[in-house]
Amino acid sequence: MRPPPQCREARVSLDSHRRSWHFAGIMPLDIKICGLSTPETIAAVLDGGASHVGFIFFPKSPRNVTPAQAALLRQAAIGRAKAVAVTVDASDDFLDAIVSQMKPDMLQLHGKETPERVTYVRERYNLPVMKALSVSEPADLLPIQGFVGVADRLLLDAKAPKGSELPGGNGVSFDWRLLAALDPGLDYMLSGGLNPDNVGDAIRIANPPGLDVSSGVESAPGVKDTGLIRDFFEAARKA
Ligand SMILES: O=C(O)c1ccccc1N[C@@H]1O[C@H](COP(=O)(O)O)[C@@H](O)[C@H]1O
Repeated sequence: MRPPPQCREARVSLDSHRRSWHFAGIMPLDIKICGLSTPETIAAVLDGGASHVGFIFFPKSPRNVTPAQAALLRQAAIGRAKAVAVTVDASDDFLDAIVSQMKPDMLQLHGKETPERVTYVRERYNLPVMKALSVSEPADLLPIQGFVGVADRLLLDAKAPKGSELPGGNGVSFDWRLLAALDPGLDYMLSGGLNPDNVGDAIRIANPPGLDVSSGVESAPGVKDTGLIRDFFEAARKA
């Protein structure tokens, strides 16, 4: 059981090994900044203390990168943050190309992948898998049990709005109170619509072990903003 958020003190230290924030040494808070595509924004994210950096492999996304681009971009993160390859119902051929070129530390499966598919991918690439699930109501938390002992982590994201071509990266939040009493049986990141203005509330309400943000630190779709990245870390630190 994680301690309630009010147990956290304002003092924050950065664990040099995990790059996670430790709140008075009680629990680390992982922070993943997703949809990175330039060396400048990766530098800002690493300076902020991100534990994970995410690269999107989904051609419809304004954040899409190729395996070759990600292979170059992820170099700066080696030894500082884990590089996550975000895919959506990707074929084995596409995953082969991503894994062989980019050499990610983790795969994020952000489509309709089943527990069986997660098991297969995990074993095929010998990499940890973070499985994204869409949440808008209590019933959406039920599929979690199918991934316990199967996925390494979950990413609990908001449901995509009707008409969106993106399964994530829509800047939409869900009711974080759904997670307040959640003990899912595996690690997870809270995602969906986080930004510098609301991340403090997300931490106070849901007390998650990890956070993931993309469009909330952008000045335009796909354009990360180093000022907003700094603001995001600052707001998380204050919370
Ligand atoms: O960001 C995208 O374009 C994207 C495309 C396809 C699958 C997942 C994607 N993003 C993931 O969604 C979360 C939440 O995004 P946001 O903060 O609401 O904009 C993001 O962090 C990625 O993990």
